[in-house]
Amino acid sequence: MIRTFRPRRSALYVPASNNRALAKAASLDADVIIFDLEDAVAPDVKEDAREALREYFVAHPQSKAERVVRVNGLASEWGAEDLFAARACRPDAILLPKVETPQDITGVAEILEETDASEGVRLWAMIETPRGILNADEIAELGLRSTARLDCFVIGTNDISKETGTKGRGALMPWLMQVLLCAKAGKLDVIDGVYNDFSDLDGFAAECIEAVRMGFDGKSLIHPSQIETANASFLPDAASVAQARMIVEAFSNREKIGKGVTSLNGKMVERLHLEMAEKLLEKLDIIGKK
Ligand SMILES: CC(C)(COP(=O)(O)OP(=O)(O)OC[C@H]1O[C@@H](n2cnc3c(N)ncnc32)[C@H](O)[C@@H]1OP(=O)(O)O)[C@@H](O)C(=O)NCCC(=O)NCCSC(=O)C[C@H](O)C(=O)O
Ligand SMILES: [Mg+2]
Repeated sequence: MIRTFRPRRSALYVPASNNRALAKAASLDADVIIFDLEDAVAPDVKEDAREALREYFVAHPQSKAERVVRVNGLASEWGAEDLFAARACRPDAILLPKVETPQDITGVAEILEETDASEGVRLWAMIETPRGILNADEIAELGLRSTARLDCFVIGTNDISKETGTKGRGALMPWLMQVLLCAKAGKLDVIDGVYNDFSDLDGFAAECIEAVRMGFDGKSLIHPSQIETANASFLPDAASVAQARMIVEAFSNREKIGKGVTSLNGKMVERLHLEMAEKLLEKLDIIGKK
């Protein structure tokens, strides 16, 4: 599947049952808005939330942010109606919770194939259960098949902690890195979990920096106050941009064109560094045009 880079630095959950939050969503600077029909919506207001979502998409046919609808699992009592409501909204993607097998994705992809209305709608998968983590490699392989529509993994750290009894992010690290590696092998983006204490912006900023170093493409958010920090953290920093420009410059030097390796300020740089530098500058350019 041919993928063009889309910034996914900040992915904000907006409960579809919360009218005030919905009203705010269109004005926020998040790269991704995840309209939630699942855990943030109480059972007795599921239908109201679907209706509010339909109305929202009619009122806002265009969006600067990528728009994703999180549905309840297909096996749940709300799953099928959520999926049809989400499909009718024609979002950029539908986010499936608690994905545990490749069939959880292919089954929904087949339903989307039933109508032209879902052309271009991608699938995102939440990896947030022990079985989902164990099967992440098989699931991520679908990223290499365009018919599966799979485009991105989102980590659900709250559910992982709930299912495993694990306390604190430190203990989750091996699983987070495992899922991240699987995602990359399937050429998928992968978005880190939420930081629940939205009043602690310093702690949130530290977790964003950590997520960048781990290789995540962005962070899941629960509150608008977290957007700016996530966007800044996942933006390539000034030193990396300067270094990338120097690498591109070094390889564009006439004598070095065609060379596999050269030196820059006493350090070896190879063509793979050139590729990384070009990718970083391309990302920066796309984010700048947002
Ligand atoms: C956590 C909250 C319930 C806090 O809400 P509230 O008390 O209303 O916060 P504030 O008063 O500070 O809000 C200020 C204004 O910002 C708007 N707001 C707040 N949150 C959002 C939001 N997420 N999107 C858009 N707008 C938002 C308020 O409406 C106020 O606006 P105004 O009225 O104009 O002043 C709340 O933040 C919230 O509900 N957050 C999302 C929670 C959620 O979606 N949870 C489920 C997803 S997380 C998850 O499931 C992860 C995963 O599955 C896992 O397992 O880990
Ligand atoms: Mg969850």
